[in-house]
Order: sequence, then structure tokens, then C-alpha cells
Amino acid sequence: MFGCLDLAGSSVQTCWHALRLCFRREVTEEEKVARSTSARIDRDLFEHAKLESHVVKILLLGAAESGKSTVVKQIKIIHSHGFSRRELISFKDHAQSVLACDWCTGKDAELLPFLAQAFCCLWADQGVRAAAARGYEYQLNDSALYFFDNIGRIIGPNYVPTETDVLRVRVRTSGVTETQFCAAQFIFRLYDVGGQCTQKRKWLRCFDGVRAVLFLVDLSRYDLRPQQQDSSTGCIQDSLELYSSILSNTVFSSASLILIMNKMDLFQEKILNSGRHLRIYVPDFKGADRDVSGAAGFLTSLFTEHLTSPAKPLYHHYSTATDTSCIRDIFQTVMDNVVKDNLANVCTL
Ligand SMILES: Nc1nc2c(ncn2[C@@H]2O[C@H](COP(=O)(O)OP(=O)(O)OP(=O)(O)O)[C@@H](O)[C@H]2O)c(=O)[nH]1
Ligand SMILES: [Mg+2]
Repeated sequence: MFGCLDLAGSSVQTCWHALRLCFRREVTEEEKVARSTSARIDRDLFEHAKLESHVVKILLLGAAESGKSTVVKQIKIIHSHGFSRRELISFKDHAQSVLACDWCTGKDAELLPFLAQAFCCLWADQGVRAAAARGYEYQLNDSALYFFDNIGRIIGPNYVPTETDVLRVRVRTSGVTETQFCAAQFIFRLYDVGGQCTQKRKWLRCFDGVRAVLFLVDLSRYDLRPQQQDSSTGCIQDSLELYSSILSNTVFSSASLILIMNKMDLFQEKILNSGRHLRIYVPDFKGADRDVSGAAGFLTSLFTEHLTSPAKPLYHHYSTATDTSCIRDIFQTVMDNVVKDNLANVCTL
């Protein structure tokens, strides 16, 4: 192939020129298209990488029903445009499902009128109200009292859920949902994953490049016992096990960790008025009965004492995720902390 060249005694520059002449040939149309496609892909990758360098990824974790999706709904209300009418209507069946069952609705999917009337009569009965108020004895849905109190509106014709209704609705997350918003010159991307055991393997694909883990704990479940085998009750024990598995996972070693001790409203009500004192369910607790902050502080310490690396900051907050102003304040602090901890890794817009 190189027979055309007599390189002996030539300078390097002359040899290089000769080589280029040897290899020069017409570039085909196909090659031109391939080159421009390749250049476009390079440009896209560069733009994508530039955009990604502004992104702060936050992963919401916690046992089932701890309130992860409720926090995400709040962020949509606070930092995005809230819910469109169409999105609100999409929650209608879920809101009514607390009151109804498959055979309670007619062809138009509206609650049958005589059942709607029956529900109203039932809810007017003081005995029924007293039984519902003790719902923690038989695991009544956390939002049931709210929907019962709003029964007249919810079963009315042309009912459209409000944002408050949407925050109260329970829809189990399956898979992973992604929510993105801009604030404080950063792009925040929240990943909400289902807390059921079957969902946990789906978490793996969200782990890459996560800057912070928001771990939610349902404080009000201190009186539930862990269930056997694969199903999670979302009780404190389940939460602790999940939490320590996250702490020991090296994937999160550089992520900020933020504990959100949630459902303070239900916790306070239970500690103050149910007679279900914390010491009965957590014998190590030696504080006074009906001391809400002492009890919450003790349960929080069960989580914070798991932390093995003192160098890693651990933030914790007490929240009621259904309260928009509470989540607004907490999330502002969370964003400040996450940005401060990751300044070296992310760029402002
Ligand atoms: N009263 C009260 N209810 C809450 C609070 N946080 C969440 N809830 C309710 O608890 C229920 C479960 O909340 P979700 O946000 O769906 O829980 P989740 O962690 O996303 O659950 P999975 O998707 O199954 O993992 C909903 O009905 C919420 O309205 C709170 O602080 N107080
Ligand atoms: Mg969810």
C-alpha cells in the first residue's frame, strides 16, 4: 500500500503531506449524512450534559402511605401551576371511593341517589361519628373523616374535586413518577416511588446522581405492629428497617439525607386523645404521657441514632403534608440545605 512512497531522507512534514495525498478521496453522500448526524448527536449530548449540570435530583423514599405523593402534590401547587380542571376531575373517582364501592355507582359512574342519601343520614348519627373518630382501632383510611365531613359536596351532582380534596385522596403509587420545577436558579427533579414492597426494586433506576433523599416517616403509626412476610404496614419498625437499608447503601453515600417526620396532626391527636400512649408500644420511651413534642423527639432519635457517619449532615423536620404552608416552609429549608451541600456539584442557571 505504501509502495507509492519513497520516504527515505524526507522530512516528517513531507511524509505527512504524502500520506494525506495517498488517502484523499471523495467523501460519499452517505458519509456526509453520517458525519452530520454524529455532529448533531455530539451537540445534543453536550446540551443535555449542560442542562443536567443544573439539575438537583431529589428522591422521596419511605414506607407505604408515609405521604410521599402528598408532598409531591404540594410541590406542584407551590412551585408549578397547581392542578388543571382536567387533572382535578381525574381524582373524582378516588375521592368518592372512600364513600362508595363498585356496586354503589350507576351507569354514569355517579353515586346512586338513595345511597348518597343513606350516607348523609349515617354521618348525621352521633354513634357513627363516635365510631369513626376511633378509626385508629381498625385502620380507617387517614382521610376518611375529612371526606365524611365533606360528604354533601362530594356526592353532589357535577362534583369537581378541590386541591384540598386532591391532597387528601389516597392513590397508591406504582412505578416511579418524576416532577420537575425551577427554583433558586436550579432545576429540581423529584422522584416519587411506590412504598409497597413490590415497588422497591423500581427504585434502583432513580439512584443515579441523586443529590438528596427525603425520607418520610408516618409518625402516627407508632401503635401498629410490623406485618409478617412481604407486606408493609408502614409502621415505625418497617420504616426503621427501610431507613437503615438506605443508610448502608453506598449509592447514597454522597447524598444529603433529610428526615420528614410526617402526619404530625394525626400523631398529636392520637397522643393527646386516644389513650394509646407511646410507652405502651415503645417500652423504651420513659417520657410523660400526652407530651407530643417529647414523644415525637423520641421517635426521631430512633432514626437519627442510626447515622454512622458524623460528617454527614442529617436534617429533620416535623410536618403535616396536607398543610400547604407547612410544606412550603419545610421545602424552602430543604432546598437551601441541598443546594448548600451540593454547591460544588451543580451549576446555577
Ligand atoms: N392527616 C394527614 N394525612 C396525610 C398526611 N400526609 C399524607 N396524608 C394522607 O395519607 C394518605 C397516603 O399518602 P400518600 O402521599 O399517597 O402516601 P405515599 O407515601 O405516596 O404512599 P405509596 O404511594 O403507597 O408509597 C393520603 O390519603 C394522604 O392524604 C398528613 O400529614 N396528615
Ligand atoms: Mg405515593
